[in-house]
Parts: sequence; C-alpha cells; structure tokens
Amino acid sequence: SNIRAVHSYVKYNDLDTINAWSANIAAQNSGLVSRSQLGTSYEGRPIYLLKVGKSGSNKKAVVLDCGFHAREWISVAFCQWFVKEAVEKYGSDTQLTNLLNNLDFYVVPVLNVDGYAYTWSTNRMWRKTRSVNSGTTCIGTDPNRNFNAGWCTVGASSRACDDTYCGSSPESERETKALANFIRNNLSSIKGYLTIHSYSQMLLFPYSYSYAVAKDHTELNTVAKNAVSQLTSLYNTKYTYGAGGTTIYLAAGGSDDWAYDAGVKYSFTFELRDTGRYGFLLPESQIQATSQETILAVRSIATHILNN
Ligand SMILES: NS(=O)(=O)N[C@@H](Cc1ccccc1)C(=O)O
Ligand SMILES: [Zn+2]
Repeated sequence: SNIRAVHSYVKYNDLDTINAWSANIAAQNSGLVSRSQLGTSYEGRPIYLLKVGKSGSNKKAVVLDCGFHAREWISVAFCQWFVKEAVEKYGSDTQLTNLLNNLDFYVVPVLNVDGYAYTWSTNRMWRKTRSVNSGTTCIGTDPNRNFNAGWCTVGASSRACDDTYCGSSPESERETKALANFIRNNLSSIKGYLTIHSYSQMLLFPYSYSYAVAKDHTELNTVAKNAVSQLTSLYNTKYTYGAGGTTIYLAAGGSDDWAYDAGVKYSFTFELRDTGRYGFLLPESQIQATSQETILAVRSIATHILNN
C-alpha cells in the first residue's frame, strides 16, 4: 500500500518503514551518513548499507550488522538506534565524535530482509532466509550457519527443514554472499565486525565452530569483559561473555568465526535481551534501555579498536 507507517525508534518498524528511514537519515545527514546497496535478497529486496562516519581517507572501519535472524527484532531496532545516536550526538559527545572522526561504521540495518518481512506478514517466529531448497517444500537456510567457517561440521543441520540448515554450500545465500563479498573487498580497512542477535544477554567471540582457542583469545576476552562492564553499568543488566563454543554452544558456519579467520581480529556476536522471559518477543518498552546499554558496549569495543 502507499500508506507509509511513521518511523519510531521506540517501536519495531516494518521493512518498508526502515527502508524509508535509511534513505531519509542519509539525505538529512549527508556529511555523516551515506546509503548504498550491499546486494539484493533471494526475493529481490534491496539490502541496504549505511556508512556512518566523518568523510576522510584511509580510516579504520567497523561492520555492524543486524537482522541476521528474522525473528530477532530487537537487533533490528538496535541498529536504527545506533545510527540515530551517531547523528544526534556527533559534535557534542566527545567519545562518539572522536570515534566518527576516525572510524567508519558500516551498518546493515537488516541483512535477512526476506525473513524479516516474513515475520511481519506471516510467521513471527521465522529464523532463516526464504530461499527455495531443491527436493523439498521446506524453505530457507540459517544465515548464521552458511559461512565458510567449519561449514556444517557441528551445531548445524544438513536437512533443509531444520532451523539450523547450513545451506547447499557455504555462502549459498545471496544475503550471506553479499556480506562476505563486502568484507572480503574491504579487508584492508575493516578492523571490527559486530553482528547483533538476540536473545541470551551474551557477548561472544570466536570460536563457535570448535573449542579451539583463538590466537587473540586473551585480548578478545579482555575487550569483551570491559564492554560488558560498560553495558552493565547502566541498568545492571547481567551479561556473560566468552568464546562462543564454551559460552553458548558449538555451532559452525557463523559469520563471526568467518570474519575472524578472514583477518578481522575484533569479531563479536552480541546476544541482546532478554534471558527467556519474552525471548524473541521482547516488548517495545525495552527497546530504549536495551539500545542505550548496548551502545555503551559498542563504544567500548570501537574505542579499543581505534587505540590498537
Ligand atoms: N541468535 S541465536 O539465538 O540464533 N544464537 C546464535 C549463536 C551463535 C553465535 C555466533 C556463532 C554461532 C552461533 C546462533 O546462530 O545460533
Ligand atoms: Zn540470531
């Protein structure tokens, strides 16, 4: 319909509203935000990318993606809040201004656009992409099992009907291929990768595809510890942190593990609120607090990246 919903930072927005919002926020803040297209989804929807940062040459970059899993709506709300905070506080907030002058944040408000649209139209609990699988009526691949990192070896299914289906091959999905290509093509500048999920209240880093200890484990653990303590300082929200395999579960094909092995040292997965009371159905009343506390952790990680 051509009736456009009004965007709100304290509500969950549908995809059309988010796409109109990303066009507007770029147009209204051209010195800080520009929008491009990362690619198109299986069903032909644009996957937008917002570059957030003061224009400059050979700046470090951090990729921040949201909406990997369709039902994790708080993740999508957070990316919108992050961009709002950047444009609102640039010039007044010292830490944020410094970050934006020296770092570019490449924000993907919704990676799994087909899945997100499907949770609005049909099934609120959908997780995967919406691609057709051969030989079955079961739809979709789990984008967080579809990366070339121990692909389909553990904590993933090779059955298309399962929610953790790893896909027909690594990067079989247009959405994961588009993201992987972007990171591969910008590896010289991309120093950080933050992928936002829900729920569990955890800050995870490689590896999830095995119990192998990452070469940068000690540093990543310290960065996570400091980021979590910043997050908890606001509303006393308790987070756990650590390598994915030992902190949540073994799961191969994750984007964080792939980015880390591709050379992006500061690679983290956030599992936002809550711990199961509402789960994926986190009430809109918690969007603001969740976003505010999470931004403190992102600032902490980004500051570490800038200083190292
Ligand atoms: N968001 S979640 O509930 O699906 N949890 C994530 C946990 C996860 C995080 C990083 C790598 C592999 C797995 C998942 O993909 O299973
Ligand atoms: Zn998820």
